[in-house]
Amino acid sequence: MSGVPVDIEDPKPALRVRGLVKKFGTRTAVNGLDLDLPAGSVLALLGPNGAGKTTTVEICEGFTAPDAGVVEVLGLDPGSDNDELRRRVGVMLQGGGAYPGARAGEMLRLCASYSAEPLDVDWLLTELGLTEVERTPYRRLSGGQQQRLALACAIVGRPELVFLDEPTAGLDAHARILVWELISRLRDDGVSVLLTTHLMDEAEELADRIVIIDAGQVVASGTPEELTSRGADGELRFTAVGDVDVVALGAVLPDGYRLTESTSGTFVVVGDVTPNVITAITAWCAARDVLITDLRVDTRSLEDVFLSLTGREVRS
Ligand SMILES: Nc1ncnc2c1ncn2[C@@H]1O[C@H](COP(=O)(O)OP(=O)(O)OP(=O)(O)O)[C@@H](O)[C@H]1O
Repeated sequence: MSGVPVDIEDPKPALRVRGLVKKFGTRTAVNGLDLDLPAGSVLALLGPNGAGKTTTVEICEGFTAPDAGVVEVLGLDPGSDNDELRRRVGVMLQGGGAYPGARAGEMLRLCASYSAEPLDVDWLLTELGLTEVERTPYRRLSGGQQQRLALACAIVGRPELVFLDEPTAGLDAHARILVWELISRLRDDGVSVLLTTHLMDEAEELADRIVIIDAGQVVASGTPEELTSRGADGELRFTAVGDVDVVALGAVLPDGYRLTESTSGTFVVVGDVTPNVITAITAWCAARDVLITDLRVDTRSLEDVFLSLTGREVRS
């Protein structure tokens, strides 16, 4: 036994952020953010427009200096250990750094040449469906092809950690699946991934942990399963034909229950769904000749969680 104390949380996290603050003039883009990305896992940052996701990622990448807080990327400071991090971290740049006249294959081979042990370029082009455009100049690529090439450039050097800011934005369904498969494979190979996304299904499909941020602060975090079950042992949804007074029906539910009309004629009760709660609702409706046409007990979707925490749709 050695006498060295062991950090039981995570001895070598890929990313650790504490109390991060970034202001742009009077606007606070990031307001005391904490993040943890255990090595070899995928963390999704989910938040509405302007939540501070890109600013956070750019600070972690070393492109933007924070006003306060601690950021450790692979145990290093992205502000001062840039040279070492550039070798070990993959960054997906949105069109940045591309020579418009350079061909897709040339660009990827150039990125590969910076690495001692790059992935096989031809294999990567095939995986991302880019083989046909290998000789196409960057400026002639479609937005989706440019996006996939940016991802290829980020990972060709076999990084330990990859930052992906909205990796599938603007991709069609087929290309999105290709990218999802590649990100899953990265994780299987032990690569750590921080991604930002607006897409609930993307976060649920790929992430080991999700951090929901709003106005530069963490409003919830956990595994997809934890987030969708938190705060509600269940959720009751029903559709009704007739006049439902939300306030009056809400009043027959026990304290702490929340009833909302999610879309016209569809209602959601958040709280512990017991037989008594179901009876109270159906009895109230029967007494007013309101016909319930559909009633089911569900766990909340990530979309519902997001809406209830931020008050907004994820694409607000
Ligand atoms: N360079 C900048 N100068 C001034 N304000 C900025 C700058 N960059 C970001 N902001 C502001 O900081 C806030 C957070 O922006 P950020 O781009 O980080 O959010 P985001 O969550 O990535 O949003 P989106 O999903 O729309 O990309 C926004 O209010 C934005 O307008």
